[in-house]
Amino acid sequence: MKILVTGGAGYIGGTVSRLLLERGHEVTVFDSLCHSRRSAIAEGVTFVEGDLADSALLEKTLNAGKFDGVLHFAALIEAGESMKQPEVYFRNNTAGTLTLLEAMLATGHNKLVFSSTAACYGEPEKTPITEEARLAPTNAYGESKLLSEHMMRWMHHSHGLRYAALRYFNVAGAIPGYGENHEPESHLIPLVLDVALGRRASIKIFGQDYPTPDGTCVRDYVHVQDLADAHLLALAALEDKAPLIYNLGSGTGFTVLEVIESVRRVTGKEIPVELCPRRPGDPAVLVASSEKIQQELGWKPQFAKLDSIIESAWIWHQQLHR
Ligand SMILES: NC(=O)c1ccc[n+]([C@@H]2O[C@H](COP(=O)([O-])OP(=O)(O)OC[C@H]3O[C@@H](n4cnc5c(N)ncnc54)[C@H](O)[C@@H]3O)[C@@H](O)[C@H]2O)c1
Ligand SMILES: O=c1ccn([C@@H]2O[C@H](COP(=O)(O)OP(=O)(O)O[C@H]3O[C@H](CO)[C@@H](O)[C@H](O)[C@H]3O)[C@@H](O)[C@H]2O)c(=O)[nH]1
Repeated sequence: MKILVTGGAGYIGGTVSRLLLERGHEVTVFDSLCHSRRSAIAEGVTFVEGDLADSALLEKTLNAGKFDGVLHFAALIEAGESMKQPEVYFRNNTAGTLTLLEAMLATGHNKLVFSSTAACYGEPEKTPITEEARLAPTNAYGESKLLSEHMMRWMHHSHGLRYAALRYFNVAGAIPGYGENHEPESHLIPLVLDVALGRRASIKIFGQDYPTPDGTCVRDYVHVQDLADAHLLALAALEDKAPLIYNLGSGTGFTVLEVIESVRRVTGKEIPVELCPRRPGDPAVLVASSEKIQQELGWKPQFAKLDSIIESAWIWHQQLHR
């Protein structure tokens, strides 16, 4: 297949690009490099440097490629930052997605897999979270993604857009030779690994008074390779059924302190911590039920254990900062 990957210079888009190439697909990456590096782009892809706001370039790229599907990863991703500058998130993520949807319609492309997020749910009423749960984001980032899902639903209704919205929980880990390298980094696991490498003095713990077993936030960490597999399954399934809406998580939650403990086990390093106030917009607990995609598409996550996810991230992190 010929696939357009927006955000393909990033962590998850870069991983999926590599997997697509490995499986014999042709990949075009569309990325502005606003939060990534040219060196992260997989060898063997066609690269178009551009912003989602550039509808002419999007249309040109789509017309030239005549793609079998679009995987849309490009977005700003920091929940904390989105609380300080919500307008930037709505412009880049929501308006950017609308521009992409319009360009797809204008060029006769109707298959899309969208990177959605657990942040669409906000503070859940029940755990684990199923796809039918209330959608009430507690941060502007989550809202920017939920609004994108709403637009896709209407484009499906009025124009027959065939889309899958994959609501990822916390993506972590690395494939051999490629992993997380956000600039700036805000995610817990790479930051704790930085402490293990001695690149940071300590890890900040945001909030110790949440209603959780040890007072720190609970998250569901899913390996990026498992996530990548789900994209290929979803793209294939869009032939028969649309829209598709699936959670992607491991089904198990870990507190921030448990993640730090796992890093201590895997790396054998001391990890000094610094107790800090809550980060605005953070829900206390986010744990997925991914039963639906397992049953309907046969998705089988291979990385069940937090230690093995962190182990893969640790191998990559050491290579990255050698
Ligand atoms: N990392 C996670 O845990 C997680 C969880 C849930 C959802 N997601 C979603 O997955 C997707 C990928 O996340 P990631 O961790 O790989 O992030 P990332 O920052 O590594 O990658 C995003 C890429 O999109 C590009 N980009 C951003 N805005 C752009 C624009 N307007 N035009 C063109 N390119 C643009 C950036 O340069 C970057 O290369 C995002 O949509 C994110 O919201 C990530
Ligand atoms: O230095 C840090 C960084 C994070 N945390 C906490 O660790 C947890 C995980 O945080 P982080 O790794 O930043 O991820 P999230 O904010 O949970 O967001 C991720 O997971 C969401 C889905 O759950 C996605 O939508 C987002 O794109 C993705 O960044 C949260 O409770 C944070 O408060 C700390 O205590 N200290």
